[in-house]
Amino acid sequence: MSKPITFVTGNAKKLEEVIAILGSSFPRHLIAKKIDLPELQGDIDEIARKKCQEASRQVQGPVLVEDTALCFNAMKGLPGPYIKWFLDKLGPEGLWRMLEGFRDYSAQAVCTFAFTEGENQEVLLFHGRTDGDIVSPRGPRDFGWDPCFQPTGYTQTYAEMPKEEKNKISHRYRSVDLFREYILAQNQ
Ligand SMILES: O=c1nc[nH]c2c1ncn2[C@H]1C[C@H](O)[C@@H](COP(=O)(O)OP(=O)(O)OP(=O)(O)O)O1
Ligand SMILES: [Mg+2]
Repeated sequence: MSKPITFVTGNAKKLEEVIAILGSSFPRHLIAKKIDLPELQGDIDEIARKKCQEASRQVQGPVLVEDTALCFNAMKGLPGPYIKWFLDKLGPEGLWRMLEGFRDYSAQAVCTFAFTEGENQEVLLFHGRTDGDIVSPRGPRDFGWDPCFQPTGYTQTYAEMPKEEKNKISHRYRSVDLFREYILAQNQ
């Protein structure tokens, strides 16, 4: 029997989506643990790797973490992994207004899952990306920048979409799917 995997996050909404996306057929036991891990600096992969190493040091077993970035093309990928601070101070309206002067509202939501079987073992990364536009906020305000992100080819923002629909096309869905494929292959 392989050990349970602890998904470490301080964000209840992420957890909700990960559980919904993985569904009931995931072959390993997943435990959630609420720890506010440090908000690190660096490029997206470096942050996810270090976050995973820190989580595995604290948990002492297999861990899964994820870091979410929102990258504005006009700003060469910024705020990227620093979106949390921009969102906290400016809200979804402010994110939209930030791009007014550039006239390019295109963006990419990037989710990076990082998994390790234990401290000092290899860290594996799984990326999911969804293209979209930053728009004047619409829809419920219960999850981060969802009201101002409209995926390409859709007329609704993430916030306006039914949850099941977001979970079929989202940056998080795409990365969780790769992680699931990896675990399924390991379990064959
Ligand atoms: O699908 C999403 N739709 C809208 N907003 C989102 C989404 N996913 C993350 N977010 C927000 C949360 C945080 O303001 C920032 C990412 O920062 P990030 O460090 O990855 O998340 P966090 O600190 O809330 O949780 P954690 O404890 O897992 O690090 O974007
Ligand atoms: Mg965080």
